[in-house]
Amino acid sequence: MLQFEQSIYELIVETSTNLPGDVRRAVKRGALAENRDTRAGLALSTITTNIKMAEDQISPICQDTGMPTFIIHTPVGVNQIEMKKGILTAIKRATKEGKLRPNSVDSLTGENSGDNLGAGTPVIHFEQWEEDFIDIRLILKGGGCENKNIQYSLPAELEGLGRAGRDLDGIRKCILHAVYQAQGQGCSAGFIGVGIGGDRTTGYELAKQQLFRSADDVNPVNELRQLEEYIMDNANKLGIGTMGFGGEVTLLGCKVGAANRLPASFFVSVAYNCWAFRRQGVAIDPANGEIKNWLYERGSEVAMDNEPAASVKADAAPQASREVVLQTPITEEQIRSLRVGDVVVIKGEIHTGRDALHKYLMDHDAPVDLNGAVIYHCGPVMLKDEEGWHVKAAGPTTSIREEPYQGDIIKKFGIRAVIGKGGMGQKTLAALKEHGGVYLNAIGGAAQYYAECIKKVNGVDYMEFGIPEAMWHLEVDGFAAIVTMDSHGESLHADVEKSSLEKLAAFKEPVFK
Ligand SMILES: O=C(O)C[C@H](O)C(=O)O
Ligand code: SF4
Repeated sequence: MLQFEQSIYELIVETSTNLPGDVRRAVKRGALAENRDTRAGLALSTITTNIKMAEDQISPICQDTGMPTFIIHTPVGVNQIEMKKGILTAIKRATKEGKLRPNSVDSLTGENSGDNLGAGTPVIHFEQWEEDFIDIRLILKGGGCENKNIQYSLPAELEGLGRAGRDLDGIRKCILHAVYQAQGQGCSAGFIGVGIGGDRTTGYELAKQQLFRSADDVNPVNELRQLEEYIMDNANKLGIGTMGFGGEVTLLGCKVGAANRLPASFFVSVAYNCWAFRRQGVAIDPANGEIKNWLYERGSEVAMDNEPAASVKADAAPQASREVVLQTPITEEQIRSLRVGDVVVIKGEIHTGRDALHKYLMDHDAPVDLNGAVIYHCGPVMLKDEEGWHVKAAGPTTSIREEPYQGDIIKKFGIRAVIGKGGMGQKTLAALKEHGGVYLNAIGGAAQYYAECIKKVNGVDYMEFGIPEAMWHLEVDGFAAIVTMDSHGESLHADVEKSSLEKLAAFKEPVFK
């Protein structure tokens, strides 16, 4: 098993940097179905560009490299203790080399272990089988889409859809509701795995197992095949679109599995995966630990279109009224002139800040002057060498988590723009109006695309929060994002949520009797 650790390292790098062929095909189908000249169409083409950039640069597709989860089948007699050691070493190496972000955080102290190892991380499931090779599959599912997983206990009363009973039609309603409640926050267009039955734990496990199925397969169980096809034919009618911008393409894949349940329980568990659906697998020779073959089509076998790098440009998008270049610090007057739909291109220094920082700033001073500043909800992948820090991946994180703090922080420090993804709520919208601020939606997961706009790392504060949570001061040029909440009380997110709820209600009548 000499080569085992190296094989796992290769699996991790491939999974993090090269989206598999079946997923690429689904993204390409989505890009074809979406109107190119809309915000959602441009978001999809930015995603396509980003997939290609990650492959070329062998860098993470998205900065959130997720909870590494390995599902392993071994022939009887293979030493699982040795395998586990090899996996941990490979994870450590991939983290050190910037292929994984340090993502393992102590839940009580908030301390980041720095190497992706810690209580419960990575997740490794072993099972024996009677084949003569080792089958290892890895999924890197990020936190933002994980937060959009949802579990229903039937019968239930669902927003827009009414009663969902303990039957196929009730399950249908749960799945449509799951897509609706995710809005753009899990970086739609997404994939869902659904587990029917089991208990609260095994239901979610079953849902996640579905994510290991090929995006192109056909469910062998007739009812489940029909359900999958129905969802694929109808979920896009909700009009949520890529990143929740509104549009034709909301869902790229739906896989459903069923397990037995207890008489008293009826769970429908849904695992939501963003478009950055990173999973791969290898068959390994137990004699020497070498990779015999890859278990999913590799990304390099399905080329993403080689179009010129897409950018969120107003001139190509009729819905976007104009493109405005803003140099930081930004004035109130500049902000008040912006409207939902405008594309803003930022030049100058911006500051990252996410969960730990927002909580901290509520009752502390900021280390730099934030008057007129831009805060970027981002936890980047960073590497340090003799010359200093380098940004390896830097897309936005889900902004709604900062909703309890954001409005107060904007007013306390005089912040003018917040960049993130998925939108924010009423409290932030009110603060944007009162103080004169905007919310800018960047394309979630496009971590290579945005890393390229970051020209220099000017400094960092609060390294004790860990790399993703630290406050990075970044010099950017050409950083484009769309105004989705403005200082006049308008919010694209509120509009899409409202219209998609109305559309959801059209699916109230029974389909599977
Ligand atoms: O943690 C991150 O960087 C992003 C996260 O996966 C998210 O979608 O919010
Ligand atoms: S930022 Fe978006 S693409 Fe990246 S892991 Fe989170 S949900 Fe997925």
